[in-house]
Amino acid sequence: MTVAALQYLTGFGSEHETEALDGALPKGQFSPQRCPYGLYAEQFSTTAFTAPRAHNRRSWTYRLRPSVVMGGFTPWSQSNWLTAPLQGGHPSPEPMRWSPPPAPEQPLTFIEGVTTVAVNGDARSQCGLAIHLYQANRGMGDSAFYNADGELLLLPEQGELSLFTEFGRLQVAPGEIAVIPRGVKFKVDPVNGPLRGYLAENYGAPLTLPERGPVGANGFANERDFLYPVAWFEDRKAPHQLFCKFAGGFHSAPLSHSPFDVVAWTGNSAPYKYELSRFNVMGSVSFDHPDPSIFTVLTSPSDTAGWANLDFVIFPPRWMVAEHTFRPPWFHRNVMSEFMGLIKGQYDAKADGFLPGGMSLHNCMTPHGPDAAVHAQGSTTDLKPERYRDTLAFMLESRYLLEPTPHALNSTLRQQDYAQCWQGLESQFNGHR
Ligand SMILES: O=C(O)Cc1cc(O)ccc1O
Ligand SMILES: [Fe+2]
Repeated sequence: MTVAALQYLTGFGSEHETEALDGALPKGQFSPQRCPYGLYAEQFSTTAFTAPRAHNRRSWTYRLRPSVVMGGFTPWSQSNWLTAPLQGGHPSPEPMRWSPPPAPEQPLTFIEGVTTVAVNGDARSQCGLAIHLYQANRGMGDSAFYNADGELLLLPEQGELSLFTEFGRLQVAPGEIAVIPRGVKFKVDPVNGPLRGYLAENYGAPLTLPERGPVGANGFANERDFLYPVAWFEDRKAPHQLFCKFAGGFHSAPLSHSPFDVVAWTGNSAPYKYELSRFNVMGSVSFDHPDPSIFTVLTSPSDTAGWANLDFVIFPPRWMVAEHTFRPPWFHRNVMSEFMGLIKGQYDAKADGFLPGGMSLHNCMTPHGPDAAVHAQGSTTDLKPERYRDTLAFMLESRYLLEPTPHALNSTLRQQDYAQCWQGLESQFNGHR
């Protein structure tokens, strides 16, 4: 399927407004006695009404029918998509790494093709996150899905996807990300080939831009580069299926019509996308390897300042110029838990074994760092300015430790010999300075 170039609104968290029909958006008020075109007004809130103004997220939608016009829910199952907390015992502190999954043999929609890798927190308490892989090779037809348990951050690694949402349509390719707020009805269709990627499910506070501190008013991910859909609707009376995940359970309800029936909307809670190459990278122009927090694209804060529920961090193409410095990531142990994936190319801390579509997990206090080959190279290389090209790794970092699912732990894709990559690091102590 080809999709004509889509239009977008620009600006992170702005009070956007858009109408698919002229005059569909009420003027000067949200809830007139009668809305233009006979539409129904429906407010959509993803923060509490009383959340501070700077964090408040809500939109007003003007639609053919209010969302409550639907059949009853019946249980449905998607047994690979798990929700925190798991009933597991004690998670292992081992460093873990997995090879990328092969293409599925059976037909899978996006929702059917989600497999959970690790979770933390508790979805019912709106705390923590889940990390999944997705694979899909067919569209969702006349169905839609919403997730009451959290916001979804899509990181495509293979295949462009067409995202249909109540707020409009977005097209998202590898190298871009999309965020779907908690509760938004959507469907994902492949554009021209199978889909594979990573999915973070954020049970906590909605993702937002990190502070810039002394960097100033510009840089990192700039607000203007976040793209929101324009209103788009279909007036289609045909049986649809609405799936949802609520408190970890899957449910399905019949609809007599398309759920994509929002003719106009205004507000700051809506799906958005972002091209990661727009990230204005900051780095060291003197010496030493800075903390990876300089690469934070989006953050979901916890209730403790600076300790994120979820930080989404990227390692994009950039220049490395630090002098008299060991340039690759250092060896370290961290109270924060680190999950990594690779969209493209090679990651500077690992010479082998960390592949696009693969992943690694270094949990709270688990030692890790460059493998022996990277350490040898980084300690001896001539420190000319060097451009890191064609590379895009990312990290999902959380203050809550990550519990891998039984599926991930027992997967044949798990590299049982991962820790061997550090075993060549012999003592070089020689008694001299
Ligand atoms: O572990 C990793 O590879 C991620 C990472 C990268 C970096 O540049 C510094 C610290 C860090 O945790
Ligand atoms: Fe790390």
